[in-house]
Amino acid sequence: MTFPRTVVFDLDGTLVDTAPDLIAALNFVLAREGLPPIPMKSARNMIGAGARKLIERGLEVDGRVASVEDVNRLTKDFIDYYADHIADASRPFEGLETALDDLAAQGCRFAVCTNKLEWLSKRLLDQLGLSGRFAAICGADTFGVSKPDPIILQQTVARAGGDIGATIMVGDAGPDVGVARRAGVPVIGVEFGYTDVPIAELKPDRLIGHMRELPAAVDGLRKAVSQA
Ligand SMILES: O=C(O)COP(=O)(O)O
Ligand SMILES: [Mg+2]
Repeated sequence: MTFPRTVVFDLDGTLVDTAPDLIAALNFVLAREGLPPIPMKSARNMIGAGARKLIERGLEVDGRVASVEDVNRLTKDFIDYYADHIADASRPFEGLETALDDLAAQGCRFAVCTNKLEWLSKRLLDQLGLSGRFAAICGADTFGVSKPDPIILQQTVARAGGDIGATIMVGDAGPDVGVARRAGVPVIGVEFGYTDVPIAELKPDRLIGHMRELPAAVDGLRKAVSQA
C-alpha cells in the first residue's frame, strides 16, 4: 500500500486562516455583554478547542465567571453570528491549493478533522470552493468526541474510505498532535496557525512554515516510514 493514502487536515489555523471571522464573532458577543473586545493577537491563540471554549476563554480574559446558562446563550449567539459571516475574511493559507494538487497527483486523498461543528466546517469550505477536495469533513459533533480523542481521527479516516495505518495528520495545535499520537499516526505541524504552546514544543514529526513545504514533508515521512 502506498503511504500515505490519506492526509487528514485540521481546519482552523491549518487549511484556512479563520481567525479574523472567529474573533469578530467573539467580539460581537462580548460587546453585547458590555465587555471590551479582545485584540486579535491574544485572541488567535484561544482558537482550537471549539466555539464553547473560545467563549469561555474570552470571558476569562475579563476575569468574569460566567454561569453555564450564560456560556450556553453566548455560544449560541456566537454560532448564529459566525454562520452568517463565516467567510467574510477567512481565506485558505497561501499555497494550499497547489500543495493539494501536488499530493493528489501522488495518489493522496484528503479529509478534515476539526473541533469546529461539522455544518460550520462544511459551510466554510463550501464558500471557499474547497469542499469537493475532501472525502470526509468531520467535526466535534460528527461522532460525539473532539480531538485529542483518537476516535474522531479513526472515524474520520474510515469515513474517507482510508486506512489509519496509511494516514498522516496535519495540524497547528495541541489537539492535533495529541489526536495523532493517540491514534498512532505521524503528524506534521504548521507554524502559521493558532496555539498557546508553540507547535515546535509539541514535537510533531515534521514542521512546516508554509504550505509549499507540505508535499516535501509528506514525502519525508513516507521515506522515514518505508525505512522503518
Ligand atoms: O474552531 C476551533 O476552535 C477548532 O478548530 P480546529 O480543530 O479546526 O483548529
Ligand atoms: Mg487548528
